[in-house]
Amino acid sequence: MSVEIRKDCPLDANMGSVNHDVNGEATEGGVKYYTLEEIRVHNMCKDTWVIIHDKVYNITSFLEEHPGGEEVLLEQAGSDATESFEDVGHSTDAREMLNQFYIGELDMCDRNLKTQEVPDTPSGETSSSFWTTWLIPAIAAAIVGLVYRFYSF
Ligand code: HEM
Repeated sequence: MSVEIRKDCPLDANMGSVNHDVNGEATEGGVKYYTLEEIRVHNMCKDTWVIIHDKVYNITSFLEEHPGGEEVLLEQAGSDATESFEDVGHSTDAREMLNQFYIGELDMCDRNLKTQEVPDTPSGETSSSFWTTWLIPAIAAAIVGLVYRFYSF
C-alpha cells in the first residue's frame, strides 16, 4: 500500500504512518481521519455527520431521538458543532452517548485550518481601530481646543 502525503499539509509528514485505505480515507493505527471537505457533504437528514472537539460523529440514527430536536442537529450537519454542543451544557450522559456515534477524527491539517480561520485580530481591523480609537478623537479635541481659544480672546 502506498503512503500518500498531502502536499498542502506538512503535518501529515509528522504524523508518522498515515495510510490511505481503498476508499482513499486516511487511517493511522486503525483510526480514520476525515477532512472538512469529506465531512461537509454529510449534511442531510439521511446522512448527518458532525464534528465535536475534533472528533467526527455519524448521528444519522440519533436525529429523531435527540431530546433537543432534530432541527438543531441538522443546522450543524456537516460542520463543527462543538460550540453549539457546549453552549447547551449537555449532561455527562449526553457526552457518553457520543461514543456510540464516533466514526473517526478530524484531519490534523483541518484542525489547524479552523484555528487559522478565526484570527484574534482580523487583518485590516488594526488600522481601522487606530483611526477610531486615537486619531479621530485627537482631531476632535484639537478642533474643540481651537474653537475655545478663538472665543475666549
Ligand atoms: C451530536 C451529539 C449530541 C448528543 C449525543 C446530544 C444529546 C442530548 C441529550 C441526551 C439531551 C438531554 C439533556 C442532557 O442530557 O444534556 C440533549 C438536549 C439538548 N440538546 Fe443535544 N445532543 C447532541 C448535539 C446537540 C447539538 C449540536 C445541539 C445544538 C445545536 C443540541 C441541542 C440540545 C438542546 C437545545 C437540548 C435541550 C433540550 C431541552 O432541554 O428541552 N444538542 N441533547
